[in-house]
Amino acid sequence: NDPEPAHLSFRSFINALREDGDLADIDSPIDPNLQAAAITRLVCETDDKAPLFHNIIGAKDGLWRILGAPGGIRKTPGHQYSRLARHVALPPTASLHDIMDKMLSATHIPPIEPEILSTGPCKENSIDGPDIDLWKLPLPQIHQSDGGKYVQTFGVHILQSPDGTWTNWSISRAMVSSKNKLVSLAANPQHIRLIHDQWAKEGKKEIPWALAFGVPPTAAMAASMPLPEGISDPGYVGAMCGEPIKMVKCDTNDILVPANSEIVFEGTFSVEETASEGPFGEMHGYTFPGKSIIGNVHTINKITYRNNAILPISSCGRMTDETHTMLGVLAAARIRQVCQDAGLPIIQASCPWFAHATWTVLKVDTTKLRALKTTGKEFAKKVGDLVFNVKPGFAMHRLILVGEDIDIYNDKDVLWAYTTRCRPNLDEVFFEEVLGFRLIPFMGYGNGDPIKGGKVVSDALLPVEYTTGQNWETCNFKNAYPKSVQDQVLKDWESFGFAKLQE
Ligand SMILES: Cc1cc2c3c(c1C)C(C)(C)C[C@@H](O)N3c1c(nc(O)[nH]c1=O)N2C[C@H](O)[C@H](O)[C@H](O)COP(=O)(O)O
Ligand SMILES: [K+]
Repeated sequence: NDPEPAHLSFRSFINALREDGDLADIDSPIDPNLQAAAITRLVCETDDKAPLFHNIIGAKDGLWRILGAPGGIRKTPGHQYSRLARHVALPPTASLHDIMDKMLSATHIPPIEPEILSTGPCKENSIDGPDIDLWKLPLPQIHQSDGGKYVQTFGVHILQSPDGTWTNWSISRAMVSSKNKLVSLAANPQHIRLIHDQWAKEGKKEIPWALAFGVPPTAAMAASMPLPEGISDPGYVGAMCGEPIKMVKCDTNDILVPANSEIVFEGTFSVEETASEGPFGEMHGYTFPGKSIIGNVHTINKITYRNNAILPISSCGRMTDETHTMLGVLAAARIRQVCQDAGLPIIQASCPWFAHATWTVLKVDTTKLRALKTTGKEFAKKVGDLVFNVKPGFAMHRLILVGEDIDIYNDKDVLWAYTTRCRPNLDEVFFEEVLGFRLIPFMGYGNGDPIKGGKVVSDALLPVEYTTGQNWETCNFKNAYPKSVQDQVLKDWESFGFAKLQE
């Protein structure tokens, strides 16, 4: 067991899940080819416990056990987001808004640089370059039609800008392309691509790189979040935690990795070497069999790992998995921050699971909105012009504006506002000149330009909310009856034979 708390140690995080009753310890032999990911997939579709597979067929010398659904949600009322909360040292009852607030909490405070140790648990075992043969490891096959073994679905890519001033952590998929190489999806506007191109411009051939699996959970959250260019994840996470992240240097390059990482692939990210990548069952719930693209190659020069190492995997696809609960939620969090930094009266942002991280709902402070003396058309255009031109907005194709009476973390509320307050076309501002997200099927496999346009801001604020404020009474139990009547109904409720009401 690690001395660090759950948000700073993957092992402590797993123990915390076990204490929460949110971990399934599975000792039966499980096949890394499809079976582990299929169990994880059903866990994601039923909001069940995170599976920890202790007995992976083909595992040897401590490589590896597998943890599925590290960032999944739970059906336990009041504890739906406890697995995410454990990532960021919040209580199991934390709301999505609390989790987003915590992830944004270091936005305007100075970084706390990492502490560099001489060694750490990730150095307990190693495999040197000539002995590396990935095909001999129990590689997971995540989906049957994936183009290869996606060993990388929840590790953290670590890269530095050429001048070393910026260290970037990011999660980006990668599959095994040879016995010591991976090929990843590193596309614009992601920082893995940006940094790649910075090195290319300097005429370099191979970029020092590491891929760390089973990192401190706060690091995995930051890696999944679109921080501003140039903001180093290690220092940001240190500031968020109020203490330095403990790191160690790779043996074969100068990249720093979290000292208690489960598994570290050390090596180089190639500027020129490419390979066929994909297809992969993705975040929007689709695999297009046989459709591969060109990805960039990573060469592994050394593997180091903890005793009894654990490989985390994301069996992504239809709701709800880490591409919705982390990729989507954390992009929405940054969208909220970008709007607030630009002085827009946005108080909350959400990314409803049913929209598979293609929508962000923005809650507007309509008192401040009325002071702007603006119209829906103008405000929607202002929000879209900002959000659709910054990186956090890249994957989002619809923004929905709603007022204070809507709980944006409640799907029924969001859909009620959207379906009754936003007149199609007239209350919507379309954006055809902005960067679009090819991975969404209506883009990459649709009728228009796969990487341009197809975005909209849907204004679900009624005109009166821009001038004098809400002028309606909501027809539901809480708003259409006097308190005295409501109290009487609730007092009699169960004695009349009705079921106990959820809080
Ligand atoms: C949490 C999480 C995030 C991502 C991904 C996954 C998970 C689990 C996969 C399961 C591997 C699926 C894959 O779609 N994937 C992924 C990805 N971004 C990419 O460019 N390419 C990818 O293949 N992100 C999103 C990125 O992690 C965020 O956009 C982050 O902001 C990037 O960091 P930065 O460039 O902003 O620094
Ligand atoms: K990141």
